[in-house]
Amino acid sequence: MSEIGYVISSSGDDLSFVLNPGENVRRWDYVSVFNNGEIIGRIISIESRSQLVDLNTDYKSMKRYIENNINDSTNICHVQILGHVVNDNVRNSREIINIGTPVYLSNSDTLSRIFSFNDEESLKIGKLMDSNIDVSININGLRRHVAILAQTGAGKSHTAGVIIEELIKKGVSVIVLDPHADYVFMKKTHDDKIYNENVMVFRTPMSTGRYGSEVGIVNTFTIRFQDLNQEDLCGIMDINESWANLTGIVNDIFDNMKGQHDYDDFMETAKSLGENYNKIRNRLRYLEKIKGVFSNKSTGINDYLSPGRLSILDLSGLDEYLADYFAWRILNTVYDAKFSNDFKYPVFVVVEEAHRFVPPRERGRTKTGEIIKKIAAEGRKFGIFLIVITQRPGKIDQDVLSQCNSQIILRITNPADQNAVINSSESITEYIIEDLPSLDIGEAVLTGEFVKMPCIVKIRNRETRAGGSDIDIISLLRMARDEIDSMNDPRKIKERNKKLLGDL
Ligand SMILES: Nc1ncnc2c1ncn2[C@@H]1O[C@H](COP(=O)(O)OP(=O)(O)OP(=O)(O)O)[C@@H](O)[C@H]1O
Repeated sequence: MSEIGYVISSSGDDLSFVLNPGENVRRWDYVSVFNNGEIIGRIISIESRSQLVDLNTDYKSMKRYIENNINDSTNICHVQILGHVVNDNVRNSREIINIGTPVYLSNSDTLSRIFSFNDEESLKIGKLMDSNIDVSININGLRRHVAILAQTGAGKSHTAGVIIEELIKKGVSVIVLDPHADYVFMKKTHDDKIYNENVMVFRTPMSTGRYGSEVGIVNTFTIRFQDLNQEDLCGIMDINESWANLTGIVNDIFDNMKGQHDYDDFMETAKSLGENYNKIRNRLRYLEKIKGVFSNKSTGINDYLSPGRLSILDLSGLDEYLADYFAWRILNTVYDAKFSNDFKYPVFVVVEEAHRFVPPRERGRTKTGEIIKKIAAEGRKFGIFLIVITQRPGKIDQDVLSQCNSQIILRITNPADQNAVINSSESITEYIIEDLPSLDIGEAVLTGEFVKMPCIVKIRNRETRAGGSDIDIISLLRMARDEIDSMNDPRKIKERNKKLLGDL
């Protein structure tokens, strides 16, 4: 370990040291001091000071100093103390650090041990920024849920995909609510091989995501009309519990059905209700529009929940009521299975675009939001955990966000979103927020229960194929220009005319 400076001031939570002029450090480097063992911290800012030069120095004086090789600048590094290193863990430190204590760059072996866990516990997600040190997160640390927060395009779904890959390697059951069909390609590797036979895509008859055999077998998630009760049907038709009038009419229809209790029976019975039919007509028209979701079989829990299975529910293109109903139906069934211990093993629920499913109270309630809140509050007792993903941290129910005790935060430049992030958890400090705008795509701050101390990580490459990446405008424009050239090519024009008119 080489000494890089001396402490010149310290308080309980931070210290400053003067840097040896021959040394070079960067923000987020880890440094150590020794007092009753190793105390580790990270450089949060570096300041250059000079007795001769200040903001009033004019150009001529500065030029003279440079020409005469006069340089009295000193670099002062400000460090956030993270804790005492004890058995490869980081514990709160209560030691006083004396002025003059030597400061060292932390040893990379020590960092490697701090950022790793034993194999059974560890999910390998990337490398410590600007280094070759592997960073893992602790699967036990996910018990109190995870939030993945970032602005659009920063790498949220890429990161979630990496965590899902690691989870299914460990035998975890994962359910993904996928509003844009971004995860449906996870059955395959980049070179089109099967990644894992236990990856299943469920598509509702009304999903609009465009993909074909490249995702493997696609299962249709359907509902048997006879399996629905009044409450389910009101949910599908977006009839709020508080609209007693309309819920009463749905009950009436149910009570008067005399046939098969199927969709046709329901509609026929509704028509026979006279005045009430007119009152509920709009909602029935909606039901008619989406009748494709009904089939003679309901997709059951055994189809989408089994050990090590990744089930992706493609909700692309569905309107908000229908997406809400399908998502609720699955989560509610899974929650019941966990609550009653019918399914013993841990389940992770990945909620993409979480602000759509669980908006803040003042923006209205969704059925899925209610069950997500329940999982956030109590899921850990029954072994059901959340990975909540959003680019709008201020537009999601704040209770759910604050129940997430681990955070993965990628690039965020918008001050309102930064504020929402800082309010969401005590482990997120001003220092972390300051770093967010300068992160590149795929670089993330990890903080909270699943790591021993905060760090910035370059998230590793995906083993599975990703969807939803930005379109490649340049290559599409190249194709467009080729098409224009071919339209104007006299030989091609002749060929086309010949095809059209034959040999005249
Ligand atoms: N760690 C990474 N390594 C390599 N490429 C990455 C990484 N993270 C993200 N990318 C790439 O950056 C692009 C955007 O990533 P991604 O789709 O995950 O962002 P997002 O935050 O989910 O965006 P959106 O909000 O639009 O869904 C993708 O092309 C993805 O492959």
